[in-house]
Amino acid sequence: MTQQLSDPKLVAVLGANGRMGAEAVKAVEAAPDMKLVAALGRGDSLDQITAAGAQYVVDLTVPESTEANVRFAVEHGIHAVVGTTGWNADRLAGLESLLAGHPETGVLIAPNFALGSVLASAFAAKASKYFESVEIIELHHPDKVDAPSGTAVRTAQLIAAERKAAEVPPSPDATTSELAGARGCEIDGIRVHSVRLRGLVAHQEVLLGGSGEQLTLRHDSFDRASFMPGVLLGVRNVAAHPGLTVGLDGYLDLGF
Ligand SMILES: NC(=O)C1=CN([C@@H]2O[C@H](COP(=O)(O)OP(=O)(O)OC[C@H]3O[C@@H](n4cnc5c(N)ncnc54)[C@H](OP(=O)(O)O)[C@@H]3O)[C@@H](O)[C@H]2O)C=CC1
Ligand SMILES: O=C(O)C1=N[C@H](C(=O)O)C[C@H](O)C1
Repeated sequence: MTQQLSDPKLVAVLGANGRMGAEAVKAVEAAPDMKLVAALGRGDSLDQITAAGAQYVVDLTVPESTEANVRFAVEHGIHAVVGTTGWNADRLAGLESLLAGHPETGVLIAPNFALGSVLASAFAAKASKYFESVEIIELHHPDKVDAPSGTAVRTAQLIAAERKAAEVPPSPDATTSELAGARGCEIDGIRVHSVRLRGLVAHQEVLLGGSGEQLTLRHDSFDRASFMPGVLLGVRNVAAHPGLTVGLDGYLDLGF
C-alpha cells in the first residue's frame, strides 16, 4: 500500500521500560506525525514488531541485545534508529553487509541524540588539530553499565581522524610509572576518563591544551528530554538515508 503524506509513521520502541525507552515512548506518542504501535521490554518477542506493522524501530536497550534487534528490523525492511551503545567496528561491519542485501532500509546508530552533544563533538574534532594535547572526560549517572560512554568513543574517533589527517603528533605524555587506570583508557590514541556519580545524567568535556592556554568544550544533558528531539529527527530522516549512518551529524547540516 502506498503511504500518504499524512499517514503517521508507525514506530516500535524497544527497551520501552528503561530510562531512555520510557522517555521515547512519551515523545513518539506526543509527535503529531508518528504513531506508537509497539513498546517492547526484555523478554518480549520481536515478532510483535512485525505483527504491529511497524515501519520504524527505536532501539534503546542494552549492548547485548541491540545487534540482534537491529538485524531483525533490517531483515524485515524496517528502518532502525539506534541509541544503544556497544556498536564496535565488527558489529558495524556485519550490519553493513546485511544492509547491502536490503538497499532501501536505513539504520541510524546515534551514540548521542542530544543536538548540543553532537555539535560539541564536531567542534572538538575540528579544533583538536590546533592543540598539542587533547583528553576527554565523560561523566555519567552510576547506573550506566558501559564505560567509556559511546559518546566518548565516538568523540575520540572523530578527534583522532582529524588529527591524523592533519598529521598532528600524539598528545605528549611523559608518564612512565602509573597505577592501572590512572591515565584512563586510550581510544585511537586519545585518552578518555570516565566518572560515575549519583546526581549526574550525561556530561562530557573535551580538554584541548596548547602552550599557555586551554579550550574546554563541555556539554551537559541534565534531563533525558534532551535526547528526544534527536530521536524524533532520526525517525523522520532515516528512511531518506538508506544504508548505515553513524552519528546524528550525518542528518544535520553542520556546514563543515
Ligand atoms: N544515544 C543516546 O543519546 C543515548 C543512549 N543511551 C544508551 O541507551 C541504552 C539504554 O540506556 P538506559 O535507558 O539508560 O538503560 P536502561 O537500563 O534504563 O534501559 C534499558 C532497557 O532495555 C531493556 N531490555 C534489555 N534487553 C532488551 C530486549 N532484548 N528487548 C527489549 N528491551 C530490552 C531493559 O530491561 P531490564 O530492565 O529488564 O534489563 C531496560 O528496561 C544504553 O546503551 C545507553 O548508553 C542512553 C542515553 C542517551
Ligand atoms: O547511558 C547513558 O546514560 C548514556 N549513554 C550514551 C553514551 O554512552 O554515550 C549517551 C549519553 O551519554 C547517555
